[in-house]
Amino acid sequence: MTQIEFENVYFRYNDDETWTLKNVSFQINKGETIAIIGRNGSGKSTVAKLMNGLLLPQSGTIYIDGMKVTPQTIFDIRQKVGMVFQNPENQFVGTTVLDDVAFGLENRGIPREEMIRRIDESLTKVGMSSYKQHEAHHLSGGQKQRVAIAGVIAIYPEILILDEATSMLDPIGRKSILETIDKVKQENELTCISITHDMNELSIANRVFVFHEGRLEQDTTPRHFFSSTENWKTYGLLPPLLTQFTKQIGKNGILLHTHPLTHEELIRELWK
Ligand SMILES: Nc1ncnc2c1ncn2[C@@H]1O[C@H](COP(=O)(O)OP(=O)(O)OP(=O)(O)O)[C@@H](O)[C@H]1O
Repeated sequence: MTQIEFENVYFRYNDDETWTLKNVSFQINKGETIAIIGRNGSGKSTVAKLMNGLLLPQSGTIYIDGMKVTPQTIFDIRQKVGMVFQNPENQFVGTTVLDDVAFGLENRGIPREEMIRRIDESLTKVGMSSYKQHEAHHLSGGQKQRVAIAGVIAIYPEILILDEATSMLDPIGRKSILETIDKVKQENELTCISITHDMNELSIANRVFVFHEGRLEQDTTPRHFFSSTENWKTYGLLPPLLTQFTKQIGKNGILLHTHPLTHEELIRELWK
């Protein structure tokens, strides 16, 4: 079932400027995981903000669960869409970690007991349950990102948008948060959109959207994207170690049947 649809969307921040997004069209089904990549300024965050009605297109149409995004439907749409930005500083509303996670739940009228259960559950999931009474502003960047993610998981969104939301986490912390999100996704058939510059994150997506100068230039699979050398050059990206290794052994005559996305896949391919 199509859950998010962009139909010939054009957007610009100011009337006298060129289009930030040009004729963007795509459909995302319920339960899909999409990685959005592209150079700085290519329009990724703008797409995310259009998905939850923070911005409205000047031309074209956006549908969420079949509902057209308009000023009249924004409230209903935001109930479904949870969004975490790169800079958690701008998202904190409560003084303590607990207040902060409670905010989204209070806004949705969740009863007190259920609220307490969800706060505990989501803070435990992101490894921050012992920080409930801490002042949010005194946390480290990575801890703030964890709390921001907890705040969004707690509202049980149908669509989760992560805009470079794990960029401040240490590598082990990031892996663990991504695994947590993956678990939440499977439990709730969550649709997940992840804007990222971390090429390793692509492997957990089922589709990759590549934005370039405001256009959706590719809607492809991670495996297809990884296997094209041209992609890395065109979009100024650094291939992950796994891709570099696969390319290097290929030059030495070891050609794999499929491009591996994980270390486990690489080992399996090598055994073959
Ligand atoms: N509030 C704003 N007012 C005016 N122009 C903006 C605003 N926000 C973004 N832009 C411009 O829109 C374009 C796309 O920005 P956007 O933030 O969507 O890019 P991005 O792909 O998410 O970049 P990054 O990887 O750096 O986060 C850029 O040229 C940017 O300067």
